[in-house]
Amino acid sequence: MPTLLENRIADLLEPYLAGGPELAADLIPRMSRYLDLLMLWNAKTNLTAIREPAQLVQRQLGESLFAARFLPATGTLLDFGSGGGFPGIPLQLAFPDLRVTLAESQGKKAGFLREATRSLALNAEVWSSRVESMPSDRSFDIVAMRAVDQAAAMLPIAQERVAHTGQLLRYLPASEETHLGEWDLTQEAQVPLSQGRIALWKRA
Ligand SMILES: C[S@@+](CC[C@H](N)C(=O)[O-])C[C@H]1O[C@@H](n2cnc3c(N)ncnc32)[C@H](O)[C@@H]1O
Repeated sequence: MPTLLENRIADLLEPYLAGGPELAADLIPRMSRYLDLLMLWNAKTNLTAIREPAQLVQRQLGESLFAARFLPATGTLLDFGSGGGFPGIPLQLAFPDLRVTLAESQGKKAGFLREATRSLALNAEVWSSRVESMPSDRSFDIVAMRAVDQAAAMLPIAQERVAHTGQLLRYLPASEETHLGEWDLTQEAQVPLSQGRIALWKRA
């Protein structure tokens, strides 16, 4: 038995998808398999503190997918500090032609990401080390950061990885400033059912 029926997953995701672009036709069945995998691994490895399946769908999968409305469906995306794959895996499932790099420095979480990449046949690679140790010439069309500790210290490292014409995507608490020196804010939106926001910037 799957953790949740596909109809229930679709209902839970609806607020995050409403008004957004057309996404992969097989998104919901593949999300269902991803949810099953998360539940299995979360029982033995601390991938996310959220353990209740409906909340996991809303808070992690839905919030990740909400960003799809502001992103290109192709190109490259770096998920900086991916943890259990948020937002990189839902966005890859939504956009099959988006090539995603899941960067995660904790070995057990990186092990989960490798297993998810293999068993969901994702168009993705796992960088199982710190982003700082990537070859210096690697850059991405989108660099996404969600719930990464020491955000102030990590931000310049993320900015360095944004391609010249690329964009930085961040999930922000309600109180956080969006001013980023020498970068222009291109999008900002309240995340449904949350106090948080997402914001995108490009170089000025
Ligand atoms: C709190 S978790 C959040 C995970 C996920 N993005 C989410 O929204 O649930 C932050 C993750 O970022 C990873 N991390 C922090 N700094 C990193 C770095 N410089 N390079 C790679 N991973 C990093 C940590 O190991 C941790 O698993």
